[in-house]
Amino acid sequence: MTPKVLVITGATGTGKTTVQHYLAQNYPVTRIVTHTTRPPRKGEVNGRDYYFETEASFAQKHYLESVTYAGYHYGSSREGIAAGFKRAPFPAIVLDTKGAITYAQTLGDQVVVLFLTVSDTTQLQTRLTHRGDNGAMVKKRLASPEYHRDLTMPLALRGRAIELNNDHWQQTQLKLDDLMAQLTAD
Ligand SMILES: Nc1ncnc2c1ncn2[C@@H]1O[C@H](COP(=O)(O)OP(=O)(O)OP(=O)(O)O)[C@@H](O)[C@H]1O
Ligand SMILES: Nc1nc2c(ncn2[C@@H]2O[C@H](COP(=O)(O)O)[C@@H](O)[C@H]2O)c(=O)[nH]1
Repeated sequence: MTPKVLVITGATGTGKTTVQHYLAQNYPVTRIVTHTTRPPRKGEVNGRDYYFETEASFAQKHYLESVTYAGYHYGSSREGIAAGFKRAPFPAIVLDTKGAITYAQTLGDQVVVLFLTVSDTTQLQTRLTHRGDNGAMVKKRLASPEYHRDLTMPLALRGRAIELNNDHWQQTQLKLDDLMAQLTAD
């Protein structure tokens, strides 16, 4: 078994966090928690879902990469990845596509990138609303350039990322099971 960082990327609502949780519950996968200045959603817990930061505390950290997404800052650290590798052979991190490109370029073949899609993008708004997101936040997010950018696999990830359609959760689980069978056999 060759340890790898699992980078899960794609547009908002495609199911990145759902995939990360499924993998962590069923495989030797550990979740990497990243940092953000976004306010917590209902039910989100500091240190479990994110390290929730102020603008000032965010700026004090050292990041492998950091981005602005729909008006908030997000960042991940080398220390987080190193700590993840100590816990399990497959640390999994959820990133926007800009972060995913940085990981693929910086960590090379230590990284497996999953790019999630849905066939009908109107479903994304429905999913965010069902998740309980604040209506104004959903509107702002769907109007953001980052949302539109992340709907399509970036050129830099083509031929590099594994595209995974997540229209149907049962089918997605089977595809993830196949992927993990391959990764744990390597
Ligand atoms: N295949 C699916 N069918 C229907 N709903 C799904 C499916 N996969 C995930 N969901 C639901 O869609 C919502 C968004 O999923 P999730 O939070 O995993 O997305 P995400 O890509 O991490 O979003 P974001 O980038 O906004 O954080 C959740 O309520 C989740 O339960
Ligand atoms: N490049 C990075 N992207 C990150 C990081 N942590 C989360 N994300 C991505 O941001 C958007 C918005 O996340 P949300 O939780 O507010 O819905 C989403 O695409 C995440 O994948 C990070 O450290 N770096």
